[in-house]
Order: sequence, then C-alpha cells, then structure tokens
Amino acid sequence: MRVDAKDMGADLEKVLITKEEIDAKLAELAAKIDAEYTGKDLLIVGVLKGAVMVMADLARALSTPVTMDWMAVSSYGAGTQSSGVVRILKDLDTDIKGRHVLIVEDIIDSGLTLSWLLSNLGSREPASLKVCTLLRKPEAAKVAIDVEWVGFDIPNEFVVGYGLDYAEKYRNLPFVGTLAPHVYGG
Ligand SMILES: O=P(O)(O)OC[C@H]1O[C@H](OP(=O)(O)OP(=O)(O)O)[C@H](O)[C@@H]1O
Ligand SMILES: Nc1nc2[nH]cnc2c(=O)[nH]1
Repeated sequence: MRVDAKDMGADLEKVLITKEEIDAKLAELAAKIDAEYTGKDLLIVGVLKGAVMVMADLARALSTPVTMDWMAVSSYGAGTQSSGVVRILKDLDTDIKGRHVLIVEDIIDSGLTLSWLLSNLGSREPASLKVCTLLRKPEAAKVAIDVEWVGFDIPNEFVVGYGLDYAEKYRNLPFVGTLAPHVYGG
C-alpha cells in the first residue's frame, strides 16, 4: 500500500524526499561504493535503529559481496535535540581489526554521534573506515567530519521517515518528511 503525507493526517508538514528519489540516490551511491571496494572484503556497519532502511536498500543495490553488522547507539532519546552524550546500546559482534569497514547512517545532524563512532571504531584498527549517510544537515554541524558518500544535504529541520523517528513513530514511512510543529510541541 502506498503511504503518503495525506495518510498521516495532520502529523506531517511536507514530503522532503520521495521514495523514488531515495531509490535513485542509493543506486548512484552503490555504484560509487562498488567501485571503491572492488576485490575487497567489505563489512558494512549499520547504526541502529535509524539506518535499518538505508542498510537494507543500499546492501541490495550493491554488487560487492558484503557482511553486515550492527551497532546501536543513542544520543537523542525521545527529543529532537542531540544530548551530545552517546551511549552504546549494542556493540558490534565482529572484530574489525584489519577489515574494510563502511559505517552506514541515516542522518548526520550535529555530527556528534558519527564523530564519536569514528573515534571508537577507528581505535579498533580497521584496514579502512569510511562513511555513507543518506542525509546530512550542513547548517547543524557542530563538528567537521569527512564523509565519503552523502545522499542528500537537507535544511536544518527535524525530519522523519525512512528509518527516522519521532518518539519511535514514523520510521516506516517510505519517504523523508517534516513533522507539523504541533506534533513536537512547536
Ligand atoms: O549527528 P547527530 O546530531 O549526532 O545525529 C545523528 C544520529 O541521530 C540519530 O540517531 P538517534 O540517536 O536518534 O537514534 P535512533 O537511530 O535509534 O533513532 C541518527 O540515526 C544518527 O545516528
Ligand atoms: N528523526 C530524526 N532523528 C534525528 N537525529 C538527528 N537528526 C534527526 C532528525 O532530523 N530527525
């Protein structure tokens, strides 16, 4: 069944990126990632829970055989502002020493989560450590991070859908959109 902003009643303000745009962008990113890792053993690490959709769709768009692992960290809780304090809720199952590791994220907002992750995973001595994110908010950056593959740079608005939640809701929307201010008390 197709879900659109109308079906979510008054909760959504607008659709920012459609499912079709996401699919096309992931195909584009997958081709670049394939070119980078030809002949290499690649481990993709998804950051739960938000990156579930990107991991699933990006992994299927790749021709490179990959193994997958997951990390769960949280810095947002139920709010719309990063606390800046990153907690590990689930660590990797895999020893990444000497492995080519690609972190897959749904969004880079302040950059605090990714900055922490890069330093944490970097200290485990992977052969390489790179990042692919579907979304990035350049205006919200609190730390500068070098990111190899970015799907879309978006305005500094709180977004939901395609893995992204507000208080655990809206993750299963197939598109990325913004919430009406009344939903989060705006
Ligand atoms: O750049 P930052 O400001 O640090 O924000 C980015 C992080 O925020 C979201 O995770 P969240 O903590 O909301 O957890 P979730 O993925 O389980 O929803 C998202 O998945 C990123 O990991
Ligand atoms: N749902 C959601 N989670 C985030 N985590 C960091 N930025 C965002 C955002 O804009 N939306």
